[in-house]
Amino acid sequence: YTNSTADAQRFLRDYNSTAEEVFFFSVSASWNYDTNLTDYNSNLQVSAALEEQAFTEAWGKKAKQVFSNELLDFEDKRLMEGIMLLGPANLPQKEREEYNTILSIMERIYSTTKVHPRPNISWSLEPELTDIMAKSRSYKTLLYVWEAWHNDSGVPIKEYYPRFVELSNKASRGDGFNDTGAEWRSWFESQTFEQDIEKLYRTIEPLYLNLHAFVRRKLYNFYGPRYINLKGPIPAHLLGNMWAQTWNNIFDMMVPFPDKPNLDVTAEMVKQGYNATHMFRVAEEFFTSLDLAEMPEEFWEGSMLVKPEDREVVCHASAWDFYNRKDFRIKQCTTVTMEQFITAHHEMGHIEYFLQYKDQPVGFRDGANPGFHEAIGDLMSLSVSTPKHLHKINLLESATSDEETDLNFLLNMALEKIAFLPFGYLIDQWRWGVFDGRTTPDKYNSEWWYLRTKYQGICPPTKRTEDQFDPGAKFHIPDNYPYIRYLISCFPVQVEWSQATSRTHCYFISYILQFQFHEKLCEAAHHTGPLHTCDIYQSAEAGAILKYAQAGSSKPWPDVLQEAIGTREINANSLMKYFEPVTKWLQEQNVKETLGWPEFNWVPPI
Ligand SMILES: C[C@H](NC(=O)O)C(=O)O
Ligand SMILES: [Zn+2]
Repeated sequence: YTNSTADAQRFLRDYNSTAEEVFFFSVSASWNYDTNLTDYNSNLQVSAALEEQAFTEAWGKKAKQVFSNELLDFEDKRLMEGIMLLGPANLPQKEREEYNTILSIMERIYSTTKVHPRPNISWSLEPELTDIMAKSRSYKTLLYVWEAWHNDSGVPIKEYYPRFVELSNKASRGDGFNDTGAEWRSWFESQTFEQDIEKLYRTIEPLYLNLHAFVRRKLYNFYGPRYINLKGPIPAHLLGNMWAQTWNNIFDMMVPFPDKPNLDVTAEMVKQGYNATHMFRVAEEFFTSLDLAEMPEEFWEGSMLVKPEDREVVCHASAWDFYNRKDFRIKQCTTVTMEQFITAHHEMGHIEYFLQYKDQPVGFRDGANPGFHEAIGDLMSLSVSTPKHLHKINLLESATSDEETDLNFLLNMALEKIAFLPFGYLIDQWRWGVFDGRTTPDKYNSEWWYLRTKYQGICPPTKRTEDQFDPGAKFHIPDNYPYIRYLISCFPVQVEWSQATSRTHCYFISYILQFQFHEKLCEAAHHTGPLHTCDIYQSAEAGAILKYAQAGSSKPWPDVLQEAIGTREINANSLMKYFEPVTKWLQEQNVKETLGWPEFNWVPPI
């Protein structure tokens, strides 16, 4: 190759066809390991990762030697820049092996951890512990399960994390970043990323504080003054979820109008004999009703939709692109619940996105922006969980949309979507601090709980020390999967007509874009009435807009946005508008409440 445009384009084509094979091989090895956690498969996965890194190194170095980017157009330049990033391939061979091995070990510890309440009983995170955290209302049982999981999964991972951070930072520095946190933030292409997020978070904080105060009062009424301090943080194990990240599982303790139809259709799904495959078939029909693609045959043949009996697997739900334009799969330890039904739509949203951009160059087979990939699936849940939709698919008796039923529905959505915001925000804040050295290993746990109390207004139900490692008890930390994407995305918005300078604005994409997108899709679906009663099911016009959005990362975000929803600007109004009825109602309920947790350091009696 010589430094000419023609050669650069030939190089990109050659890279692409080789990359498809190499990525297919390493994704397949990861799939085999994640669906059968044995030493044998771990070794194969680690060596496949080494293969991929050797490939990345060879082509990345060649690209850096030969090409200078001014020869290329916008798209080819983006592709070439991506190829020049070596990541772990910046590490010498020994350290590369160490890096891949540590990742494999941390993932295996997390996914095979079991809790033994009695000698011959063993509970996994999914389904046993997840079900108990969702359904038990016994303070002590929840405390046992919470503490056992956090100790048994987090502590063994602790010893690996400092070395992992060291190697990860060294790899990032090889690509010119100060540390891995800086590398992850660079994907959002924003000069003022952290300030933007902080500012955004402040816009929705009042909504969160009202929800938090209302929930705390309800938990106080049930668990009593011994365990709930009306001016303090809420004990983390009482919110229906192992990480207190979504609170919809305790909706039944909060229902504003209990005599209205029950919006949790889990019982009806069980009664109608739903199983995992049927849940995914119903999800598929939702997407095909929008004129989006049906799942290819390979999806049904290759996916793992239920937890196998005979082997250890990574249960955390995920969607997989095998980079051969043919194999796309979901791995989910599905149980028959409404929450899992929504998750099935979330994961299938990823598959729809993969299918949409499968013929793009490999370097563009990613969300136009990390956040958007997550938003698609969540976007669907706004329609799927409406009483109207559940009625249409015969899971809900009546679809009476009266004010009280709507309020029940909106509170349920707030327990899922609003409760999540501070959690989505704090995980990578903790990790950025770890990667840039501010949070040293001797402060891992205290910094984690400081952020958990500061943003979520929760506290550990038992004393936590630096002997434990509670961040390790959340999948995305041992799995090294960035998290802020569930919350944020940023777009370069031209502030000067001259194209030359462009500031970038950041938004709560999975929440704000989701609602603004929802508004647009509902318009296209000729919906009338309040936004929260809209269901885009069976609207091909709405589906057409979604197709625009899934242009992959080939086009700059604002263009994709402009085409899809007709604006480059995103604002928090859609989200606030969507929740307005329940925000007002919560404010009325909270007239005598203390908003926030001024008794910041309070913890419940042990
Ligand atoms: C929100 C995030 N979703 C996912 O991992 O798919 C989680 O489950 O923590
Ligand atoms: Zn996802």
